[in-house]
Amino acid sequence: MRTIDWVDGAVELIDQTRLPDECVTLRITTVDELVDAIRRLAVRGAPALGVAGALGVVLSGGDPDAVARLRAARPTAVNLAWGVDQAAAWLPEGRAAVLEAALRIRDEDIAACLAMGERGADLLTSGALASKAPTSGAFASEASTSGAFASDLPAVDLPDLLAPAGRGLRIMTICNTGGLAAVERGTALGVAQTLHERGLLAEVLALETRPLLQGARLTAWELARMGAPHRLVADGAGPYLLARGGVDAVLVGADRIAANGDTANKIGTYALALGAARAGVPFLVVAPETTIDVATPTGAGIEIEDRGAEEIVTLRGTRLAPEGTDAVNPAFDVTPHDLITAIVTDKRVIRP
Ligand SMILES: CSC[C@H]1O[C@H](OP(=O)(O)O)[C@H](O)[C@@H]1O
Repeated sequence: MRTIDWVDGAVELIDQTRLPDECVTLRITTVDELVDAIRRLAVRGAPALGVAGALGVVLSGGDPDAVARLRAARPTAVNLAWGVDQAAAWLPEGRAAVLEAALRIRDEDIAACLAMGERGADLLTSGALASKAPTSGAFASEASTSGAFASDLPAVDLPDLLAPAGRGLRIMTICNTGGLAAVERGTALGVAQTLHERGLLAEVLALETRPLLQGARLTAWELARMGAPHRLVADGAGPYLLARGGVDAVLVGADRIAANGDTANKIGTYALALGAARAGVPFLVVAPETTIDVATPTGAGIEIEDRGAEEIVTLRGTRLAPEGTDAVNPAFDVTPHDLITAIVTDKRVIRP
């Protein structure tokens, strides 16, 4: 199953606003239909947006205004503009060349996500991520397997934590970073999928991810299809569950990684990173190299999409707050690089 693809002269994509109730494929033939799909998150996730942007240039027929509308459909994920630019560079060579470039980007994403899954799973089970002995104290009642990633403390390699219990890894994640955020397999959830396929996944704790509930609607749907053990978590419970112990690593995606490693991701990621740092749990960002934006020096330079009050004061059309209640709705936040244990890409592991 592919989240987005080029089929018989049109873009076909799963309408993610309809999941988990129904899996509906949209057939998109114009740039404005695609812009609408991007803006309402029918197609979403940085890698998927990169492919959507590239395929959208094919639909544009070279109309510069259409290309500009496509490129600006959502500001934070660098992949959208990157995909548009990569495909648009071939416009002087004609439509066939643009389509070839877009399909290359699609295929490269498929390969990149496979590589990230392997690299991330290897990192988590190779002992390369050392963690200090479980802390004592009120929140360590549960046999905490967490521990700060630190090279200067007596380290207990992760496999040692696995061996005695003979159990897999317990992973926490936010938003949706599975195949629905890419083409076939995902990024952070792709690592969990690889761990599951290797028999090394004990559980995924997925944050529901208000306001659009990518975790509750999409990640739970994907994990159920994988047959992977998982439970849903209210967003606010994430940091507490990390403090209580029992989470081996936090895996998140990225929409834009600045040159210094500061990372923009779904709103709530920063709070999770703070909780992970406090609890001494490794916090990994998993993203393709195409999400690294060397032109943006630090996270301060990343534009954070504000999606307006409606998504906060209503839930799938039902009003939650009293009429007239306003809301603040940043769709992303920025995690400073010093809270990130490692960035796993399709080509390398970066310790920011
Ligand atoms: C691997 S997708 C990266 C990123 O995209 C998601 O945002 P959205 O659902 O608004 O497109 C989320 O931040 C994921 O972590």
